[in-house]
Amino acid sequence: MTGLLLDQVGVGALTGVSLAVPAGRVVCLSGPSGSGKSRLLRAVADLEPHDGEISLNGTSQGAVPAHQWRRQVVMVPADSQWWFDEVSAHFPKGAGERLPAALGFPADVMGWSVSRLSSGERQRLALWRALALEPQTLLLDEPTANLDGDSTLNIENWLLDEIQRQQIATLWVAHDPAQIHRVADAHYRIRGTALEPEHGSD
Ligand SMILES: Nc1ncnc2c1ncn2[C@@H]1O[C@H](COP(=O)(O)OP(=O)(O)OP(=O)(O)O)[C@@H](O)[C@H]1O
Repeated sequence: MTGLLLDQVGVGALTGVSLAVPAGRVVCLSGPSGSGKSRLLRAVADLEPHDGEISLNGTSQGAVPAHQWRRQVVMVPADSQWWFDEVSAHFPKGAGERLPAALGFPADVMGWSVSRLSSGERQRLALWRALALEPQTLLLDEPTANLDGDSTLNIENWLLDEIQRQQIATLWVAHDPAQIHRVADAHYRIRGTALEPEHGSD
């Protein structure tokens, strides 16, 4: 299969997590606060030790140096990290000319300082930064948590278009059942220490 495969993965209290995310598809993860959703994403990004097997397009995570793995498997954490003073320093040269309208920024956003960004602005820019890397897998941790309703719908549609266009296998942590219904090709929920498929209720 082309895409991401988890086979009997265990991290923290979670055990026996097996699922497949085909290229161009979205698999949503939900579960109570503290149940292990972010840790599971971090394990997929090779940022946490874990049991079991994770592979991308047939290549095992263990066979690839972590920095190389993370060029293909890009995580957007709930709280994005910024290293430089100016927004533009985090993007490839010329990225400002390709500013997606769906992000809702004026043309001069590349010249903004990171310190002035609101949490929602950070979140939208972090998503664009991740997509600009043209990853094969995207790990999204509540990507619209800081956005209002209209902005959420715009960003969802833009993400879904890009996921299709770039054929990205996407794991998307979400809480809102309506969002899961709109974006997910499949939905799994953490119950206790296990990840269980949700059928029909999402
Ligand atoms: N490095 C770590 N070592 C030990 N325990 C950890 C570590 N990181 C997180 N935890 C714990 O693991 C559990 C799962 O954390 P995680 O961040 O994955 O939860 P979550 O499902 O994403 O929650 P939320 O919806 O609140 O973001 C929590 O109890 C957390 O305190």
